[in-house]
Amino acid sequence: MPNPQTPLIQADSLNLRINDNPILQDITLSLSAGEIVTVVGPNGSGKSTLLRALIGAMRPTSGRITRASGLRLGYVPQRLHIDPTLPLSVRRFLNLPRRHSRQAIDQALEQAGIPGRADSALTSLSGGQFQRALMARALIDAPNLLMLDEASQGLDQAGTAEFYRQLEHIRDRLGCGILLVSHDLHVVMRAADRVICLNHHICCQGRPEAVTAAPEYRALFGTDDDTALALFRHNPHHHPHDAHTEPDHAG
Ligand SMILES: Nc1ncnc2c1ncn2[C@@H]1O[C@H](COP(=O)(O)OP(=O)(O)OP(=O)(O)O)[C@@H](O)[C@H]1O
Repeated sequence: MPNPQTPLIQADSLNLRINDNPILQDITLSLSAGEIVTVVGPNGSGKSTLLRALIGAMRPTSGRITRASGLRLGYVPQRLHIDPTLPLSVRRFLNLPRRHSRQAIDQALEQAGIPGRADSALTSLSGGQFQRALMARALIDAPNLLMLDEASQGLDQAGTAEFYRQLEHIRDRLGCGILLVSHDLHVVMRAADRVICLNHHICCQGRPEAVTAAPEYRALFGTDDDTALALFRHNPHHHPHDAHTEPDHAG
């Protein structure tokens, strides 16, 4: 179990180039147990690349990533192509690469919001249900750090709201840190303790209401976020990270 005093994961001065293009520039961030942190940014701004670098699937060109010892990482990718002719049940999918007890599988499916679907064919699931099966797979080892890349895509509005409520339950139950990429600014405002605005480098970060007021954020997303802010203000939940009330203007 990682020491609760130390961050679960920390990136220091991370740079990552692909084909000589600078995709991530000088990224420094950390995430602690119990935090929900959302990465927002325009298409192609490096959000997925950042998550892949943090899980160790892509090698940074320079900089350092420090993971807490004993870190159990769950990752929900943006998309995963499964050959529709592959006869794979949800249970078998969750048993890859190693087997889990019936009880662990049932519990993960319930937490992910698709209870009782263990024996369904994976290809029979709708897009939103498939996304939840990916979530169940990430939850099955009770991660202390959960990373989700656009995991609410394919969910309808009610499904998205429910999905974010579930994230909060998961955080509260497992005490894990959650890092997610999302385009859905409305729900981001509700669920995140901290928002990181990425456009290859970190433009600004801080509490949601502080970031949405930051000129760097407004330059990227415009100012049409009043509804999102109103939603956020009408649904306050506890924010244990008061140190982050002001955005860090990082360039
Ligand atoms: N394997 C790769 N090979 C070549 N270019 C890549 C690769 N992975 C990412 N890129 C490039 O890096 C840039 C950032 O991509 P990334 O997927 O991280 O962006 P993103 O912010 O997640 O975008 P979106 O919001 O559209 O999902 C893009 O220009 C993309 O083309």
